[in-house]
Amino acid sequence: MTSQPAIVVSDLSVEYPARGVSPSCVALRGVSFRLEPGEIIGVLGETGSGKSTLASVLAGRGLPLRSSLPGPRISGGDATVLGHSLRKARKRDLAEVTFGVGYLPQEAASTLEPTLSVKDNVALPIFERDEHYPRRAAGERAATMLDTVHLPLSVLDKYPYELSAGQRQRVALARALVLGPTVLVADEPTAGIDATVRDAVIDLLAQLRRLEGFSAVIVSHDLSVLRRATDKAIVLQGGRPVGFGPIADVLADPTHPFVAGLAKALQPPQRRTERRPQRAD
Ligand SMILES: Nc1ncnc2c1ncn2[C@@H]1O[C@H](COP(=O)(O)OP(=O)(O)OP(=O)(O)O)[C@@H](O)[C@H]1O
Repeated sequence: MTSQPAIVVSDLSVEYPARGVSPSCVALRGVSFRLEPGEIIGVLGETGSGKSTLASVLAGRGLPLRSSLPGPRISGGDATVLGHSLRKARKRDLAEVTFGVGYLPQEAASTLEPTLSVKDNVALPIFERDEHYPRRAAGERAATMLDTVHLPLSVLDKYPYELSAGQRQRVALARALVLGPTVLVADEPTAGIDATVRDAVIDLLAQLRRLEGFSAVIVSHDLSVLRRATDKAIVLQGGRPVGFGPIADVLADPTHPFVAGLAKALQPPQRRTERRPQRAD
């Protein structure tokens, strides 16, 4: 087993350069953390705090290879993912990062290809890497992945529009896991799905946690996800880290109003309504 950390983020700053009339935007400032094999970190913070930028950069998906292309730039520090520096990454490094890191983007269900069957959607990352990969083997792999995300094989030949939102989310998760990644980056994996499917997705994430050496970065403000599927958490505000530590500690000692709001939701109702005896004077 390797003892190399899955991810090392050191003083990372990320900026979206100015484009046309839009000014440049610093999305992350001085973010540092380390993710060991087997660990799962939750990323939380209010809207616009840089969570999705962090997720896509760590997944090797955001960064353009040429400065003329759109996308965020590492403007300070670095992130090393599976041993590859993202700041110095060349095409080959990014190919290895995207092979080793499964990515479930925000609103993943809507990123499925509408003209492809479920089977072809799940197998897409395989053919993006090797267009000559045997179709039968890819189909078998897609079927295995559907089983992993607890979907019946009857959906293999269906199209995304024929599925419920929750089923589509699980197909997207199957696609993110089809190459057998050692790291999963999931951006709001339970957003927009109903409560029963949400529990199934959380169960899946919790199961992945038990796989030896599997690590993940999960952006979420869903307390069940944070409590059941993460070990530690980082809190972002305006791109800066404002909280970090074991998930229980972050939620128990919130220094940021966003986390305070989440933590309050954790308290049992009787504690929130509890009144201390008042002095009569
Ligand atoms: N493609 C882009 N070009 C320019 N600026 C961007 C781009 N994407 C995001 N930003 C800016 O970067 C900052 C961080 O955005 P990001 O989407 O990472 O935050 P977030 O915490 O994920 O927000 P949300 O919870 O709403 O998804 C914001 O100020 C946002 O406006």
